[in-house]
Amino acid sequence: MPTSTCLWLRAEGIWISINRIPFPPRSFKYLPRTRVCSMNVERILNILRSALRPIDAGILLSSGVLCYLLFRRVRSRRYTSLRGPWSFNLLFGVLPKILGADDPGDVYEEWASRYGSVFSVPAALGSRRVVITDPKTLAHFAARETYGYIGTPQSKRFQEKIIGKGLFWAEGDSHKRQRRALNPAFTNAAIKNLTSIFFDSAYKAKAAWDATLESGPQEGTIIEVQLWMNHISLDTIGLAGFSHDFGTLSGKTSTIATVFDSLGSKISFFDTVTLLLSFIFPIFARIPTPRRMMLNDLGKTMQSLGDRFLHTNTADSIRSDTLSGDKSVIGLLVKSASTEKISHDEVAAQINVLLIAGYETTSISLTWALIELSRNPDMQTKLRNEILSWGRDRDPTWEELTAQGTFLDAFTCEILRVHPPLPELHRMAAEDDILPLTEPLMDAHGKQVESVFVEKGTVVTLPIQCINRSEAFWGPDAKVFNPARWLDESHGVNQHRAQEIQGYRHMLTFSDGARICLGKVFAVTEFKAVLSVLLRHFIFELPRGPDTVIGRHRNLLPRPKVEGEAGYEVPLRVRHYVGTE
Ligand code: HEM
Repeated sequence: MPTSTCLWLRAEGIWISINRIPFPPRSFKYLPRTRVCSMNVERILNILRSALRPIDAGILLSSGVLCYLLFRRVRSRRYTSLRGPWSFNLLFGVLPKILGADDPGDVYEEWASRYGSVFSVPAALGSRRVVITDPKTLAHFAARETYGYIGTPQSKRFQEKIIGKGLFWAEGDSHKRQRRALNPAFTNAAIKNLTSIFFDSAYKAKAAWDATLESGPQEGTIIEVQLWMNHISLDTIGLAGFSHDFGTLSGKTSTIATVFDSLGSKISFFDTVTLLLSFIFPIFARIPTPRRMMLNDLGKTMQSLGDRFLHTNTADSIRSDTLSGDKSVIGLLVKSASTEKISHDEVAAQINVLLIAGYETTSISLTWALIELSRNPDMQTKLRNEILSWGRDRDPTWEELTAQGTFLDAFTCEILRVHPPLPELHRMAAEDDILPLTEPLMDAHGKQVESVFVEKGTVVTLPIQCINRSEAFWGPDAKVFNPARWLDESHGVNQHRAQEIQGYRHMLTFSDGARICLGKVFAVTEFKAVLSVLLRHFIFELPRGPDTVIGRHRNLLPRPKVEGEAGYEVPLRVRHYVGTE
């Protein structure tokens, strides 16, 4: 490229050549480098837009990507070269295959059987990720969470900007301190105190459905249940999490719910390209694309919620008599904030953490529960009968809700195993590491290795859905929805390799190790409480029959949907249970 037509700008450590600007520009000689560096991003982009011809942009990008790939190839020679699938899609790697699959877990499982329990897959822009399915590797990974394995730079940027520097963002000692401060709000005693909120939410939905059913036909009315599970989940996390009533069960619209939903809209080409480029050139993450603007809106809405909560509930007021009854998660956190040295901003960030962690996850699990009950009418009757046997006109006690060995508990575990709301998690190695293996595996050069040497910066994937439903861990009927496996001492869970996984009840649905879901007892108790109310009063059916195809809709997390319906709708026929069926 003739130097007379280039200007080199240094932005975030990367030299960018801008065509058609004479070089050396007379003014450049006198322009201190800092000034060039501090040009704001939008100006740089405007210059780029006006100065770059598409062909120059193409050449520039391909050279950048090529240099990056060569650099990585040379550096990675020291590390274990793992086997794995190939992809000719240089931009996205195997991502389209995983996102497009009916069951992404199956895809990983097939690769694990072909390439070994630890393998590598092509990821964005020619990079590779390491996927782990060996129980010894999984335990090692869990033990090193937040110190040896941390969030990727992209997830960190997202978390810092949208959620704040709360528990999701924190690593190492900071994570330990924040988690210690939140722990008192998630003990069994604290969750027991919140149970009435879980029941109240379910009763509000019941009241609204009673009104709809009264004016409808006797054989039942079609209700879009996923929307209602969203309402139950959002209002519950608002009240139990930070004493805020979103009021969606009483018909209010919530900006939070609207923004969460809009995030599920199709990602534009522009969004995708800038996201991919940001993996190599972080400056691209600052371009205000439509999706990024939407995320910013979400961040602002959550920030204002946090500010409002902290404005009305200062530590002093919570300790005082007037608010000492605040048993919400953040209420308890504020009480312990001074002992654990939690800052105002960190408390505000935890409100966002609760919303992100507790809203969609619980709603998705409850929706899957209603779908499975509609697909399996006998199971529905069995579960209803058990709940009714505890008392026709009363809610289950804390002991009944938390007991193991009940059908309600078995059903809950099976929903969590077969339909984990987070299908996979990604972390980055903070330093070079050696992954132990249960059994040696063959590397890409055909050599047997006893362990896997991974390079600092390697992205490691925990394929939750794959492991939860893998035949290697759960036996030949791993894919079948069968709650009985949790009750069968001789052929059930106890007999399989799943025992080698710790997690929650040998599942990875709530992850594992230092980052295992803090709200797991909250989530499981809410799930059981809501189902116990709904099943005592209603019967659920799929209008087109139990074999209706259920697809997936990509929101922030993948949601179930009845195939052929708009968005992520799950319309079920709902009728009153009158005590004879
Ligand atoms: C079925 C429902 C739920 C599922 C499947 C679920 C799953 C998970 C998973 C997989 C993680 C690890 C995320 C990561 O490492 O990136 C996590 C973290 C977390 N979850 Fe949940 N969750 C659920 C409900 C909840 C609820 C209701 C709350 C709060 C009331 C909650 C609070 C948290 C918190 C605070 C963390 C962060 C833990 C940490 O980083 O130390 N979760 N959850």
